[in-house]
Amino acid sequence: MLTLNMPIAALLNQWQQQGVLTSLDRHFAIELSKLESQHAQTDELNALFLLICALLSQKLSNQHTCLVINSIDLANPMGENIHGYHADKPSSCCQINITHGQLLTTLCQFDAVGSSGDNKPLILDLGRLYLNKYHHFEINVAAKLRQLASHSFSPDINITRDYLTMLFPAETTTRQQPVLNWQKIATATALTKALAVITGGPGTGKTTTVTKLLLLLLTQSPLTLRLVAPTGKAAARLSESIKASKARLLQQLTSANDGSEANNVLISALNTLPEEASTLHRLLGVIPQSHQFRHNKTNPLRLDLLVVDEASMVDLPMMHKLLDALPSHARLILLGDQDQLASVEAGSVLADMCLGLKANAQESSIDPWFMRYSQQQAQLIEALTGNNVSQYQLPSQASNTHIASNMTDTTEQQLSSFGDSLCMLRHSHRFAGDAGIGRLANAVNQGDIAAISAVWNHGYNELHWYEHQHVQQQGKDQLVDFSVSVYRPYLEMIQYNQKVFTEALSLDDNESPEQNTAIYTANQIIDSFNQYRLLCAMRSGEFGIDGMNASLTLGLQQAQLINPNQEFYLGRPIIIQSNDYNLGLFNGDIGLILQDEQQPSRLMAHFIQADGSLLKVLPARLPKHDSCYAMTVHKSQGSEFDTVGFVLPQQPSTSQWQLLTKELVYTAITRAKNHFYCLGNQRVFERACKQVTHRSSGLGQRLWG
Ligand SMILES: Nc1ncnc2c1ncn2[C@@H]1O[C@H](COP(=O)(O)OP(=O)(O)OP(=O)(O)O)[C@@H](O)[C@H]1O
Repeated sequence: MLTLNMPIAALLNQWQQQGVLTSLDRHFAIELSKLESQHAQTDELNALFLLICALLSQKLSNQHTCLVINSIDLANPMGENIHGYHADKPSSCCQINITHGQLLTTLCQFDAVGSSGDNKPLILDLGRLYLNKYHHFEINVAAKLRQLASHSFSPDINITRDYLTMLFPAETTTRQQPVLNWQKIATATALTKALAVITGGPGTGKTTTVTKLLLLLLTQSPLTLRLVAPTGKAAARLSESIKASKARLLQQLTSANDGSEANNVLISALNTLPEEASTLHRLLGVIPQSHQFRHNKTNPLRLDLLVVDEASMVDLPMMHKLLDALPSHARLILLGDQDQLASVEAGSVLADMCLGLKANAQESSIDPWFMRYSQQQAQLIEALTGNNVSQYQLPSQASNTHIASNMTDTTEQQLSSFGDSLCMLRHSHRFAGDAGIGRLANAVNQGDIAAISAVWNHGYNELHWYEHQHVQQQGKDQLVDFSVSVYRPYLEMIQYNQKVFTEALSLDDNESPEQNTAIYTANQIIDSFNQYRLLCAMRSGEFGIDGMNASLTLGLQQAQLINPNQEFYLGRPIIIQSNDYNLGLFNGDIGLILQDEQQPSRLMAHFIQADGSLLKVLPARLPKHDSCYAMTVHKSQGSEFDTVGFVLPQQPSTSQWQLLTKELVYTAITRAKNHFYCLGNQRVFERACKQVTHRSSGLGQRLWG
C-alpha cells in the first residue's frame, strides 16, 4: 500500500526541512492523526492515515478547504519536486501503491472519517476529504445560495421595461450587430432573483449598475437595505462610488426630465438611496474575544436587502456566518471581480460561484466566460431589456443531470436556476480601450504571454518597467527614488503643518500670526498619501515588504522628508495587523502618525474609517502593526491608488514561486488607476502570469456540478 524509505514521522520532518510542509502543518497533521484509534489499524494503515492528514493539513494552510483525493500524485504525494523552480532532487521516498478508488475505499474504513452528516472529525464527500467544520460551512453555504437563487420575483414587465429604458438609454454603436447592454441585463437579472451576483473587472460599472438596480427596487416598495464590504477601506470606497454614481444618475435623470411621472418617481427614489457602507464585521456585530457575531441564525439581521462589495475577499467561514444571519425573506447582491486574488482565508467563494460561467472550447476561443441562463430567464431578460441573450441559454437541462445524479440533495431545478442569478460585466469604462493598464490587465488575466510582451513593448505612457540588475541595484534604486518623489507631497504637507504649529507655539498670547496659519487636515494628508502605494508580491527578503519598507525609510530620510529617530515618527504610515474591537481597528487598516490638531505636541495615529470619520489613537495603544510605505498585494485588495509600484522578487525561492500567480499580478495591476510601475524581470513576470491559482473546494460542484 505504501512505499517509504524511512518512518513516516521522519519523512514529515524531512518535508518540513524541504519547505513543502510548515512546522504548523506537521504538528496539525500529527494531532489530527491521533483522532484515529491507532491500535485498531496496522502500522501501514496508520502511516497512510498520517500521510493523508499531512496532505490535508498542507492544503488547509494554503487556503484550500479540502483535499481532492483524485488529485493526489500517488507517485509523489507531497509534491516534493514540483514546487520550486530551483527544485531539489526528488527524494522519491514516499509512494502510495493503490489506485485513487482504492484509496477512497481505504479512507472510509478509518474510524475518524465519516460521510456527509456524520459527527466525525474528518468527512469524505464528493471525493474530497474535509475537516468537519469546513464541510459544514461548504454544505451550508451551497444550500443557502441555491435556496436564494431558486427564489424568483416577477416584476411588472411593462413598468420595469420603461424604467430600464430610462436608466439605460440606448448606446450608440457603429457596429452592425446590436451590442448587448450587460449592465442593463445585470439589472434585470438581479430584479428577478433573490440572489444576484454581478461580477466584472475594475471599472466595468458594478457600482453604477447596482445603484440603478437599488433605485428600481426602491420604486417597487420601501426597503431596509445595507451596503457592506469586507474591509474598512473597501467600505469607504463603496460609499464614495455610490455617492458618485447617485450624482451622475441624478444629472442623467434631471437632464432627461420629460415631466413624466416615471422620471419623478425615479428622482425621488434616488434621494432615499443610502450611501453609507460599513464593514461585514460591523454589520454582523462583533463580540469581543469571540469568533461569533451578535447576528446569527437565531438573531438575524434586520434588513430586506444586502449588497456586499468586493465579494472575492469574503472567505468561506465568513460567507457561512453572513448567510446564516440573513433573514429568510432578504435579497442578497454580491459584487466583485472573480479574477482577483481569492480571500486571504480559506476558500474561493466568488470564484466558485462563477465557476459554471467558464466557457468551453466550442463556446468561445477568445472570451473565457459564458453566461448560462435558463430558457425562461433568457426570455424574461429579453422582455425586460430588449436584449436577446438566447446565445447564452443553456442548451437543455439534461446537460446538468449527470451532476444532479451525484448530488442527492440537489434538485435539477436548483442547478439550472443558479446561472440565472449571475451576470458578468465585460467592458471597462475606467480604462480607455487603448489604455495600457487595461490592456496589460486583460493580457495577464488571459495568461497570454505574447499579448503581455506586446503591451510592455508598445511604450504606453502609464506603464513603466524597472529591470532587476544582477550586479548593481539600479532597478531597485530607480523605483525607490521614484517612490520617494511620489510620497514627497504628503510628507511636505506634514512638514508645512509642523512649521505652522511651531510658529504658533512660539508666539506670545498677545501676538497674532503674520502668515496664514491654515493647516492641511488629516483627511487631506491621508488622501495625498493614498495617491501612491508600493505593492510587493512577497513579505520577506530584500524585495518583499520588509526590505522595501527599509529601503524607502532610508530613501525618505536621506531626502529629509522623515526623521525616523523614534518608533512613532511624524509621517510614518502604519498598517494594522490584528483586530482590536475595542479601539475599532481591524487587520489591514492603514493610518498615519500625525500631530494632533488639538494638541500639536502630541503625535497620534490617524485613521479614516469606513464612514469617512477620523479615528485618532495614541501610538502606544496600537495593536500589532507595521510600517506601510510598501504593503503586500493581498492587503491592497479593495483599495485603489492613482499610481502603483509593484515589486517582484529577483530570484524567487522554492516557496515564493508558489505565491507568484496570475491573480496576484492582475490584482496588483488593477489597483492602479493611472500609472503602473513594475520592478522585476521578464522571466519571473511571465512565469507568474502562467501560474493560475486553484483552490480545492467542493462549492463549485455543489452549485454547478
Ligand atoms: N455605461 C457606462 N457608460 C459610460 N461610463 C460608465 C458606464 N458605466 C460606468 N461608467 C463609468 O465608469 C467608471 C467606473 O464605474 P463603476 O464605479 O460603476 O465601476 P465598478 O465596476 O464599480 O468599479 P470598481 O472596479 O471600482 O469596483 C465610472 O466613472 C462610471 O461613471
